[in-house]
Amino acid sequence: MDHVQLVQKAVEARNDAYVPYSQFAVGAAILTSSGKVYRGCNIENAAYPVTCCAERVAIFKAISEGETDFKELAVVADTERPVPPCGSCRQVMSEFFSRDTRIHIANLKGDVRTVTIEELLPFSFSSQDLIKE
Ligand SMILES: O=c1ccn([C@H]2C[C@H](O)[C@@H](CO)O2)c(=O)[nH]1
Ligand SMILES: [Zn+2]
Repeated sequence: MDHVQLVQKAVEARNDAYVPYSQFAVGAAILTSSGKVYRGCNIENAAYPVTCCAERVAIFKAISEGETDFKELAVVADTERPVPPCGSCRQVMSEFFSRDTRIHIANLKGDVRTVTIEELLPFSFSSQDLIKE
């Protein structure tokens, strides 16, 4: 599974997006070290803030199946530039991703940019900050 195939899985996941309010469909696909791929799409709600982004749906599906080691994540939307994940998703990624986890952000035009969570969320709040000494 290369990153082109993972982006394709994210494009497929995007077709299931539930976006009656924004019409902004997002797809995600995450590859774990065991070789499994979990898809995610954004799921909106009439109570707007209850919405969950595609990235978090994919990550939480994997975590809930006992997967904790993430190799690559692909995210895609119909944007001008490769879609930048929101702040909440970046914080969730920082909890579970290592410095080696590749994040492929993409758009439907085929533009792909590969980044790490350290690039997306530098100086992040982490479990280390909960420890006093
Ligand atoms: O990286 C992103 C950015 C936005 N959204 C969703 C949230 C909402 O449903 C819609 C518009 O913000 O797109 C995602 O799923 N991922
Ligand atoms: Zn998000």
